Amino acid sequence: MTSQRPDTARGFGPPVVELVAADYAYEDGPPVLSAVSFAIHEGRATALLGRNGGGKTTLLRLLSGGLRCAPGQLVLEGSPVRYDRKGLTRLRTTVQLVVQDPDDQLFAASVEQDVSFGPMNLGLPEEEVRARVRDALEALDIAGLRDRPTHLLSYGQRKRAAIAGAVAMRPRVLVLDEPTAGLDPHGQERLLDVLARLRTTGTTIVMATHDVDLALRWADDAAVLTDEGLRTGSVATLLARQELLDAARLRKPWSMAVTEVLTAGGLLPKGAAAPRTPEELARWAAPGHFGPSLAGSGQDPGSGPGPSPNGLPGPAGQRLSDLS
Ligand SMILES: Nc1ncnc2c1ncn2[C@@H]1O[C@H](COP(=O)(O)OP(=O)(O)OP(=O)(O)O)[C@@H](O)[C@H]1O
Repeated sequence: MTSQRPDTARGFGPPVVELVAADYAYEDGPPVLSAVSFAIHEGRATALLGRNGGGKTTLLRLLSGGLRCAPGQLVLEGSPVRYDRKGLTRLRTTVQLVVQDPDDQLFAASVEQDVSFGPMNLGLPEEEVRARVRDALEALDIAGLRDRPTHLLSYGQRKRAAIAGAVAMRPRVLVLDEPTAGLDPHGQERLLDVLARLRTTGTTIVMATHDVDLALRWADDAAVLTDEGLRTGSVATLLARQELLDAARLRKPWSMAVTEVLTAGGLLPKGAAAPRTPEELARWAAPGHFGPSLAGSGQDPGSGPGPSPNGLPGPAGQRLSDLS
């Protein structure tokens, strides 16, 4: 697997953290990643996508220092990471990984003890630790669970407690391995709200996910792992590339698929961008956004083919509701 140099031509500043030409193989195993480069830029939300067993978790562990690439380099704020105590502490105060299974992360008796572990380990004053724990629990909406034994939490609550532990480290980059997996729809929405709030405070977020709809909705950038390497770019651009989706065993986001059908049917102008969020969909379908066609032209749908009354190609008078 090889990778292009990350796209630095998109006007971003230097990456906060960057893997450069990284190889990784587990002991006695085949190569999982070969010459993969992955740059994380300040303030961006990046979705990491790829097939099961494709190497996403491995890549996130390399990025956060839990694994060490060989050959290759992990570069933090312009300097190669040193894998000694001082170097790893510096890395972990900047980049925090939350693993997929919260039971692999939580180990203390209570939520408060678990969330305070990282800041205490940094040797911070008690008052600072307390403030960080309070802020992290509030950010994750679990202040009410502060004294709860971690083994009595629900799966969704354990996920939140695990993320709170990472947030309490106040990292610039939060790396989440499939954070929405196993959450019910309400839990997923709550988590996305939490991530949106974290982004407003300047946190850069990388999320591995199999959910292409979530990726299109949430991310600015995508990084797609295939056997050919890692492709990076804007999420809307990469998820529109069918050959890349096929190589990564992904499907097209539903809104892109619907947009393609509507465009092919002449109901949308060529090149219309797919809506990425429910709010965008509502604006997109409102009268006048693309001309009147999506909301209906007011013309009798049975009036047959003819010049489109709204200036768009396609059968006159056809409505979005006609497609169902
Ligand atoms: N600790 C390990 N020891 C040996 N091989 C491992 C280990 N962890 C992962 N692998 C192997 O490395 C490859 C990549 O695994 P990885 O977990 O990084 O993929 P992934 O993209 O995160 O998969 P998924 O989407 O299923 O979570 C797989 O073939 C896996 O079996």
